[in-house]
Amino acid sequence: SSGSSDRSSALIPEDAKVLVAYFSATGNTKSAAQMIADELDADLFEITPTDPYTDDDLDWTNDNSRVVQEHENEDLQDIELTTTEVENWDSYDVVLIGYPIWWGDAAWPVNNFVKNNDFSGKTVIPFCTSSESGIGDSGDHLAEMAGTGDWQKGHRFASDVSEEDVEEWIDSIEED
Ligand SMILES: Cc1cc2nc3c(=O)[nH]c(=O)nc-3n(C[C@H](O)[C@H](O)[C@H](O)COP(=O)(O)O)c2cc1C
Repeated sequence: SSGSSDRSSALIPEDAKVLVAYFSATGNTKSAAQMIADELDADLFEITPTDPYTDDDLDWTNDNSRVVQEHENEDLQDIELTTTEVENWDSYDVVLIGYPIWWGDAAWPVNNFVKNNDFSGKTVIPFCTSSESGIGDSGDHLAEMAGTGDWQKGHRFASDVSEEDVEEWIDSIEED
């Protein structure tokens, strides 16, 4: 194997303090986040809208549903969260941010979490789940909203993300 060159590309040093922050509407991203946090011995933070999304809210086939209305009107994507404050925020070296893909981009409930935190001095690694889309430019869009932090290339998992999928990815970004 290529040995030291693999290690030098690792984004997460062994002694780093890691936070996994995520939004999940139907549990897939939550499942990925939990497995990632287990693998990395990281803390978990769930990004929760004050007004949670119901199944009806998420019906993208219904023009009158909440997500379709929000998708069609950017002003409606300013989603109030129960909190954006993470305990001991300053202590984290690395923040992973997880979200579902909605219409090819990051689900907008993560936006206010990203906008309201200062990522200065932190490595930020996006991840997503989707039924078929790639992660696309969603990480770049979030990096622009944040304006701070050393944002890295993100990773997309399938909706039915497995422990093997997570392990394989973590192996590629964690120091041995
Ligand atoms: C409103 C909405 C829009 C979606 N748009 C896409 C999409 O553009 N591409 C895709 O592959 N999957 C799309 N999906 C599927 C979700 O990305 C996928 O089910 C994801 O795993 C859901 O994560 P969650 O369970 O954490 O909410 C969409 C789902 C919803 C509810």
